[in-house]
Order: sequence, then structure tokens, then C-alpha cells
Amino acid sequence: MNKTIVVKLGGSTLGGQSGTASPDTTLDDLIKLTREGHQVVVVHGGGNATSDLLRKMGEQPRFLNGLRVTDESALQAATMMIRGQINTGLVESFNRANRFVEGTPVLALGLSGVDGNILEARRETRFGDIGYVGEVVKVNIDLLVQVLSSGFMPIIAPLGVSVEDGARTFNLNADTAAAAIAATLEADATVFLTDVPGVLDEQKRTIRRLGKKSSHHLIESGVITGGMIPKVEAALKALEGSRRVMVIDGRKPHALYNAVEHYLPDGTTFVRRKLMRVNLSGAEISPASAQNYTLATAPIEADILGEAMHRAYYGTIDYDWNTPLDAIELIKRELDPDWGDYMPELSVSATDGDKLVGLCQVVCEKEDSSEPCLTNVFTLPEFRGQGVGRAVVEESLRRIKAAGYPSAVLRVTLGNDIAEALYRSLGFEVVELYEV
Ligand SMILES: Nc1ncnc2c1ncn2[C@@H]1O[C@H](COP(=O)(O)OP(=O)(O)O)[C@@H](O)[C@H]1O
Ligand SMILES: CC(=O)N[C@@H](CCC(=O)OP(=O)(O)O)C(=O)O
Repeated sequence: MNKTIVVKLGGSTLGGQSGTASPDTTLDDLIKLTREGHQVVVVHGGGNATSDLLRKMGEQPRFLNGLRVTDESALQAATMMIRGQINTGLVESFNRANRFVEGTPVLALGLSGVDGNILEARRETRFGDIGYVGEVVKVNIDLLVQVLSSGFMPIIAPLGVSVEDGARTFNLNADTAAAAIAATLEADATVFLTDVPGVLDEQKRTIRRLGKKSSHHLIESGVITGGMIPKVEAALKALEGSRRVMVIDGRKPHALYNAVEHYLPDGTTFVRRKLMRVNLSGAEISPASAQNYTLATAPIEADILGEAMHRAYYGTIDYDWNTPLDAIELIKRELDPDWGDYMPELSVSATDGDKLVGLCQVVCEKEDSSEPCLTNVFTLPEFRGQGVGRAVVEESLRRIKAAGYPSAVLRVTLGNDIAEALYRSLGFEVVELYEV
């Protein structure tokens, strides 16, 4: 399936000091993605190179919450460096590398948000007066769609047109610009390439999945600082329209291609979840069966569950750890009576002999202990397509109803369409968006 992909190129791919595009695998990945028929929009930064130029001009770069304080000189430097040198360099590098590819190559088209008023902005005022810095208020998406459908890959420099200040040029943070485009285009994937492994926690470990609530907490507590603040805010903004949003390490070979095509970002994936509920007050649910597999009360050994979960979620949007041991730790916490009330008699496993192949666990959360919540629903990859997932969920629902509960809930990650379709077919309906 052809995807719409927005890629933000940051410090990692922009050769930091020199300000020119350093050849790395990102270009190869972009060529491969466009060759495969995906529509790709590139937005790039160039903050470090702009700061270098400013110093050469005898000026001291200044930032507030990751945004450049932009006076006339800073705007001049940003325009020269980002729109001039970096944008032209990226277009040149892409088109040069692409010319040997067989067939009609996709050509890069260099633009800034000023061209055709692609990015309309108004003055950024949240942090007082920081000069000619804009926040995006509108994306002229029609023009971008035309450019894409004409077979070009737009490479966009983060400048915008200020609608309130006589249509003059404003400096935009590149992450913010990419996010506005991704949200408006409703991109299938939005990838921020940077020079760190992802968003890091206080122990400098990569946070695998992040949502709105936890992001704000990390910013307020000072764990996320500097340029990572607008990046995380941008990722959350992108998530309003884009299905998958990731911050990944652009220094790793083929990080971009792997994230988009193999679903394996080593970095941070931003997620929102949907709370779904099923009403169980209707007719009795008959006992479920799963072909050759045995349905039974689920095992609670954390080692077995963790190992299976690690395999089941690897390569999906719900993969939230690095090793089977991490998964085992997670499941131990979930089984801990202080965290929630695990309801083993309502939880169902599917087994093939001794082997656990599918699971549906049920907990009663302390926050809302009146309602059972389905969690850790999975089928091991080699057993999919045989109705195992449906059977374990159905059997759990039957038990929940038989135990006298009128309804049950679960949370599904936005973008996990297969799981959502299964839950809908079993009568679950979306109640609300759930920010993690
Ligand atoms: N919690 C955090 N996790 C990761 N990076 C962080 C964090 N807090 C601050 N940073 C800083 O943010 C930088 C990334 O932002 P920035 O330099 O603007 O990247 P880019 O040039 O790729 O847009 C990292 O190099 C790091 O120094
Ligand atoms: C308003 C603002 O901060 N604009 C940025 C634009 C470039 C940018 O965002 O570059 P990186 O992605 O490399 O950080 C700046 O002038 O540095």
C-alpha cells in the first residue's frame, strides 16, 4: 500500500558543523521509499549551521525553550543557511543520487513554507517576544498534494508567511513545521530523524512509547529540555492527524526505511489509545473454540507470559520494551496486586500442547474497579489467521458476563487497525480517546 510519509531531517543528517548535507543512508532510504511508490514530504532543519553562520557574522545565537530568538540578523542567517545552502544541497544530493535509478525518477523539489504560502504563521508569543518566530496556523495542503501527485518529492525549509505582519517571512522551528504538515496531510507515518537514540528518560534510556500526559510530565520535570521540547510537542501535534509518529536516531544506517517499512523504530513511538467498551447485557455468549487449540484459564507465570508477549508484539505499534526480560518485568508489575486486580479466572489462554499461543488477560483496574478490562491480548505470529485472538477474547467475554458484569473495556492503540477491527466485530465501541 502506498503511504504518505513526512520526514523531518535534523541535526543527524545535516552535517552539524558544515551546514551541508552529509551523505548518509537517509538519501538511499528516501530514494527507496519514493521508488516503492510512497509519497514523501521532507522538512529539514539546520539550526546548528545557522548558529555557526551567526557567530561568523559576529552575533551570539540565543534560544528560548528550543526556539531561536530571531532578530533581523538571525532571520537573514536562517534564510541564507537553511533555505539557501541546506535546501539546495539536499535537493542536489537527492536528485544526483537518484539519476542512476531505472525508470522515471522522482525528483526533489526545493521549497520553503513561503513558496505558494505553504505555511501560514502568526507570531509565536508563548515565551514573550522572541522576534520573527512563527507558529503555523495553516498549511496550504492543496499545493503540496499537487506537487506530490505530479511525481515530485517536496523538500521544505522551515520558513513561513506571517499572515498578521504584512505577509513577511518568519522563522519556524523545523519540527513544528513538519508536524503541521503531517497533521494536515494525515500522514501514514511521520518520522523525526535526530542525533540521539530517541527521547531519553532521566537514566538516559530510550523511552519506547510516549503519549501526551507522560510527555508533558517529562518536560515539566526537566528531563526533556532544549531542542527536544519543540520536537516532542511537534510529535504530539503530528499525532492529531498522522497515524504513526516516531523520533528515531538518524545516525543509524537505514533507520528511516526500517521505521517506515519494517515497523521497527529503535527510538520513541508516540501513541494515543482508544478506550473501547462492550455491552454484555444481551443474550448469553456461547463457549468459544479455537480449532485445534485448547482454551483454558490463563497461566500467570510471568516468565512464560513475558517471553510470549515479547514475540507477539515485536514489530507492532505495541512493542514497548527491548528484551524478553523487559517484557517479563512489565508483566510482573501488571500482575502485582498493588497495580491492579488481576482476574485469573476470567483470563483465557490458547495452548498447543504445552505451548502458549494466544492470550487475553483480564484485570479490574483500581481506578474503576467495577469494570473488567481486557489487556495483553495477543496471538503468536505463526498462529495468526486461525481465529485464536477472536476465540480467547470471546471466551473471556463469556466468562465476564457469566460472572455478572454488564460490560467490559479495553484500550487499543490508534493505528492498530487489525486489533480494533477484531474488537469492533465482537461488539466493542469506541468510548473516548485515551491519552497516555
Ligand atoms: N530527554 C531528552 N532526550 C533526548 N534528547 C534530549 C532530551 N532533552 C534534551 N535533549 C536534546 O535535544 C537534542 C535534539 O534536539 P535538536 O538538537 O533540536 O535536534 P535536531 O537538530 O535533530 O532537530 C538532543 O541532541 C539532546 O541534546
Ligand atoms: C524558530 C526556530 O527555532 N527555527 C529554527 C529553524 C531550524 C531548525 O529547527 O533546525 P533543527 O531542526 O536542526 O533544530 C532555527 O532557527 O534554528
